Amino acid sequence: MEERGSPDGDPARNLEQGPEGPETSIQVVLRVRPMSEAELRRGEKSALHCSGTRTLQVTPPGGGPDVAFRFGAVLDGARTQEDVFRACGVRRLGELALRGFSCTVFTFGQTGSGKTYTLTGPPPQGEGEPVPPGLAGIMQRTFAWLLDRVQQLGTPVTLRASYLEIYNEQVRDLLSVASPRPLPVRWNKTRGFYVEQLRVVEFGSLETLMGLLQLGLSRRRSSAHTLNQASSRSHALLTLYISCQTPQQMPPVDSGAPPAGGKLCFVDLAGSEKVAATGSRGELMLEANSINRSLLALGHCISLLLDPQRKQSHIPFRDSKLTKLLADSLGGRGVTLMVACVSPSAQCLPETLSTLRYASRAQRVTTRPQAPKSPAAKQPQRLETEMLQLREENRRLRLQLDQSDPKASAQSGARLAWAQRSLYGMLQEFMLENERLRKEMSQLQSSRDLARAEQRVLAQQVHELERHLHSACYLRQPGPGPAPPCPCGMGPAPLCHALPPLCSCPCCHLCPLCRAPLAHWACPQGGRHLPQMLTPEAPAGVPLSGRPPPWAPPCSPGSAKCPRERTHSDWTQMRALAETLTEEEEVAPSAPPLPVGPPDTSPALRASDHSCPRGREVAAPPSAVPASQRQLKQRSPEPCRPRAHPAGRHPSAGELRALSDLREMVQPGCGVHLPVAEEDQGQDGREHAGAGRGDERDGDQHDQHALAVSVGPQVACPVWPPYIELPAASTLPNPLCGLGRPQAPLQPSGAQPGNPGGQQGSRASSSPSVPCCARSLLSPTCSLLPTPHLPPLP
Ligand SMILES: Nc1ncnc2c1ncn2[C@@H]1O[C@H](COP(=O)(O)OP(=O)(O)OP(=O)(O)O)[C@@H](O)[C@H]1O
Repeated sequence: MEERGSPDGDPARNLEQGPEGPETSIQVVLRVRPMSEAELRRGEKSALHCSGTRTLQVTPPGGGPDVAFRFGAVLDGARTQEDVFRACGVRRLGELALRGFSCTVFTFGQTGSGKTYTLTGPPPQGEGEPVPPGLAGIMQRTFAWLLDRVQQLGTPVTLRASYLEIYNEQVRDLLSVASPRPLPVRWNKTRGFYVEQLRVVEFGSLETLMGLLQLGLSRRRSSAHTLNQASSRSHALLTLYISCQTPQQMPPVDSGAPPAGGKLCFVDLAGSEKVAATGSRGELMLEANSINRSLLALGHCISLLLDPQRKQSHIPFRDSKLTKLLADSLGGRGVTLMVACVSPSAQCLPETLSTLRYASRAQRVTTRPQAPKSPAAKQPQRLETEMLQLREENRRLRLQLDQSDPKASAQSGARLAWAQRSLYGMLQEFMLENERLRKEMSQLQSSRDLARAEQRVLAQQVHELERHLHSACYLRQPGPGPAPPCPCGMGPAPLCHALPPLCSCPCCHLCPLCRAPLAHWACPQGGRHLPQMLTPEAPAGVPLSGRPPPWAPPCSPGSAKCPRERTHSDWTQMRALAETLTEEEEVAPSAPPLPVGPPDTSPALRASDHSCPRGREVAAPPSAVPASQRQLKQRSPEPCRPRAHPAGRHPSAGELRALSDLREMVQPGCGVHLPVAEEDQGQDGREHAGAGRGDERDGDQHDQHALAVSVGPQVACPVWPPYIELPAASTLPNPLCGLGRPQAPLQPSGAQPGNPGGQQGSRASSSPSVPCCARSLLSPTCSLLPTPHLPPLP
């Protein structure tokens, strides 16, 4: 019979293509044993028919179409042991093992199907009696071939052998010196799964090897059951380790380390069995269960190995000792040959079909055999070794370089470390300082806001206090007596001296109207206050905000309140109010305005056309005062009120309040309010004219003295100096307007001759007032500046 290893031909030829050659399928050979005598006696029919050398047809006993199975080789019952050995191509596997490949031959099938018979021949007929050579199985024939082959090679080849069985999931060493005992199965990266402390026996002759085989077979567990009188109850693995190295090159052999090189493994699996069919009881049933479980695990792994994708993932080889030890043969780098054994009896057809399906799946499992390390194959390893050497040399040179200049290296390292620490420290310091500054800035901003709010409140309080203080100072100003009227005959004259427009005169301490000495507080350096108020330039380098207001009393040197700070807004508001106030034309007099005089009227008199409220209060000469003006003496002084706004509207309540406040400020001491005529409020000039006509009719019955006398005391400024009366028949020019001048020196009214009591009525009768020019009547309400060319007092 032609020797065939696989359907694809010689497996060894394919594997010799290279160490990383294509995947190789598991070789499967089907052997059908002949009908046993027992089966023939029971009349059982054969259900299997071999069709050619590679196809098996299964004929169901109940009828139906045949089922064909195709394997690498199909051997019927007529094939001898030699035919099987040749058909399986075991010698080719032996050649691969000699070249370093790992090869496995194992048999599987139903119990009693002839597995043991195929591998080792019929069971020994007696103790120590060898198997007849014609009935020898694959193992004996391989042993003989291998030893002959080794002798033919002429090179030293070391042969070792181990023999174990897996009985009830326990590995037992069949070649152990002592009685077999369970051995552990280990795994490492280089060896994969291996049996620890497994005895590996070196042999050099076929007899020795045959003796080891007989020893193992004799120790292997077997029992008799219905289907097999010598049924194996364990899986047996005999491994030949083949090494072509010289003895000098071979590593020392210890008890646990197998020799390197190829190997050839023979696996005699225990047969699957149905407990009901075999009638196993007790221990047999336990053995059958263990056998079936391990075979089931093996079949599961084979099924998983069929899927290329799942093959790269996890394969449960650890499920049993059998799959662990066959892992390398099934899914690793080995070359595997499977011999499926079946019974031809139709009574065993279910188990036979199961074996056929099992074998069909197995022959689709592929492995990638790993070639032995050839010189070409060792090239990557050599390069890897060289790379490692270069790395080591590089490391050594670096170390030498550092050692050659340790100080410089140390300094460089120290500088680098210092720089890193310094930079890191600086960064930390900057971050901390930045954080601190942020907090401080936030606190300062909060403090600034609080201070501003407090400043506003304090400024308001100071302002109010100043107003009250000034009022109190004026009221409590120690004076010589009751407030006299204006010495220039303008008895009801308000505090024109204190008003900024009237305080710009160079007299400084003299009333700009009457040239009378002013109280120190009444016109304190008026010539300096006014420019300060009206001009932003600061004389003498005094800041604008640092100067006292023009109405403020003179501060004592060294007083903390003297350089009172004023904000720009205060001055701006004050200036605006002052300008509003000085727009005297906007303030309506309490009496009708003086009529326009004749064409020859002096300009001074025409100046009275201005609506100065005091124009009517001045004792003007009859020729200069219209008759209608005389009626004014009968009128009680009425407070002024603003005229209509230039823009054609009446001032608002806020403006009125602001104006009143400013008046209060500019006249803080005297308490005289600017007259505001209620009846004229909001009226046009016609009503004033009508009133004026009425006054004119009544004014014919009064003289100018009566006018002055009656009007003066009512509006006398309470803070003026003692009353100074001007002589009526004055021949001297008036110091203010030059129209007249008192013959006698100015004297207080109380000391005037002929009027010791200082009665105003006597003054009115004895010394008519000198008609003062209307310009001299300028008041805060008319905003007319005093006459700059007033002649000085004698
Ligand atoms: N090809 C064959 N030619 C002649 N007899 C055979 C053949 N195969 C098997 N037998 C006989 O069949 C019987 C059972 O064989 P064997 O013990 O090898 O079966 P097995 O599969 O190993 O069974 P088990 O699994 O129980 O160990 C044996 O008596 C054996 O001699």
